[in-house]
Amino acid sequence: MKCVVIGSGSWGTALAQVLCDNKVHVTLWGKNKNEVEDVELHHQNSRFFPGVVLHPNLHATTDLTIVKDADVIVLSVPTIAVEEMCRKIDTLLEKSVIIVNTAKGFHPETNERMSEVIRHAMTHLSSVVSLIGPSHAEEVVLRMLTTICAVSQNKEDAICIQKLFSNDYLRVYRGHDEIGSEIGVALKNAIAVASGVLSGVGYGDNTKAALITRGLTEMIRYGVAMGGKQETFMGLTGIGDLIVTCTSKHSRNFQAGYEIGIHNSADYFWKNNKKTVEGVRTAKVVHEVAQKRGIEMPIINEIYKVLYEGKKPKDSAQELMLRDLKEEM
Ligand SMILES: NC(=O)c1ccc[n+]([C@@H]2O[C@H](COP(=O)([O-])OP(=O)(O)OC[C@H]3O[C@@H](n4cnc5c(N)ncnc54)[C@H](O)[C@@H]3O)[C@@H](O)[C@H]2O)c1
Ligand SMILES: O=P(O)(O)OC[C@H](O)CO
Repeated sequence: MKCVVIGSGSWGTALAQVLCDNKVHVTLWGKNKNEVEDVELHHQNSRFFPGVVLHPNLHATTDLTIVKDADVIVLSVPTIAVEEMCRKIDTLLEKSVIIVNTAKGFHPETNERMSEVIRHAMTHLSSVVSLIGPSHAEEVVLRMLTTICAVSQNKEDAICIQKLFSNDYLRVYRGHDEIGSEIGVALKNAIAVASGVLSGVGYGDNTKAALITRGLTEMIRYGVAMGGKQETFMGLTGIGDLIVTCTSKHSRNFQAGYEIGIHNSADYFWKNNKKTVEGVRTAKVVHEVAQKRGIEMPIINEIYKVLYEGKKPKDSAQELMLRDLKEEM
């Protein structure tokens, strides 16, 4: 089986190394010449993993025509680039492939989930499998024990991807609730921005526990309204990914929120951010959809106001605390 991983950023590099460890034929494709040369010539990706030596058999290229030979194509680019990449790849393909999506979020204009975007953009497609869950690339590249989920409508292809990626440090489960899983991993990023904001403001562990618990309630409320299954949110693509992103120093969503909290304003973030922070756009999409459909999302609404309406984080936190008193569920 031949694999190509699209995206020589942190997650693409870490996943390509997993496949090398599993002795799978894999090539990493990147548009960024510096990242590609770093991997190909020096066995490192120093922009994302300073000091880490990558698997010696990991090869990288900027030539997209390598997808022609692939059976499995793993997409590890930000959500904003997924449709464009799919269209480019599709024009090069002569046979159908399994697309493994790893991006977490929604289409920038249509608000579609990633598997929907891929199905609409590609004709040479046997199925889409989302490989998602609590997994910071910085730890996977160091082979730290991690669990994720291969979620697909196609059980056979989910099993294929599960076997391809599983090894002694990466355990891959299977799932079939595409809606619930994709919504879970997208929304957790926006909640993680809020978690960072609250830490940056100076609140402690009680606040974080409250945010994670009430954030999960919002994820379930939204996910179920969109057709997902409630129990999915108790798994790796729900609470699992929410915990790791709301609490880890590696999370770019948490880090972005932390900066906003420290400055008690989103201005600094908007002027200076160069990282992939998916939760920022997800907060906008979810806020808009929830408003239209009448889904109660108080945390998402406040993080939206902080990000897009200049509301002060401390005022947002107070707003959440002083809302009408309610039953817990
Ligand atoms: N980093 C992680 O730990 C991790 C884990 C799980 C899932 N993800 C998800 O994976 C996706 C990719 O994130 P990442 O962390 O690898 O980001 P990253 O910022 O580390 O790397 C992004 C890569 O995509 C490339 N890229 C950006 N725009 C592009 C375009 N228009 N066309 C082609 N390539 C483009 C960049 O050059 C870079 O190589 C995100 O949706 C993220 O949520 C990341
Ligand atoms: O660095 P983040 O915040 O994009 O999180 C990375 C992964 O999604 C964690 O599972």
